[in-house]
Amino acid sequence: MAEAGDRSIHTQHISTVHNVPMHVLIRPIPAELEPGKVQSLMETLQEDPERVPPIDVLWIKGSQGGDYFYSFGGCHRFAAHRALNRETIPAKIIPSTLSDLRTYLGSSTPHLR
Ligand SMILES: Nc1ncnc2c1ncn2[C@@H]1O[C@H](COP(=O)(O)OP(=O)(O)OP(=O)(O)O)[C@@H](O)[C@H]1O
Repeated sequence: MAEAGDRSIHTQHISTVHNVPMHVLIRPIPAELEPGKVQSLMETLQEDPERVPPIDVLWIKGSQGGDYFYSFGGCHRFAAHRALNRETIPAKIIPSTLSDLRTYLGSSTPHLR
């Protein structure tokens, strides 16, 4: 999936990679997956994990202080980690706002608390 146009500018300044628990990630857009690519990524993750870059995760603060972690791209990497039963996935955490989220979800953007 394509990343938002300005994302690469943001991630350039984020070098820390976090091992984010899979279960905290919110993925509102269903992935269209190529099974062969997922399989290939699973093999790379087992044999040479350094070749698989971290996914980008949007960190959004709710109006009452809640923390929400949204993931849009990285569909095949996410699927490969899930298929390997990994509890965490390496990710760059990008501090983001509700209006950033709105660029993905439009009028479906929830009222995060
Ligand atoms: N075996 C592999 N197959 C595909 N990509 C691999 C593999 N090993 C390492 N990579 C790297 O993993 C990343 C995969 O990113 P890519 O954009 O292709 O898929 P994705 O972001 O996981 O899924 P999508 O683009 O569908 O959301 C690339 O940086 C690629 O170089």
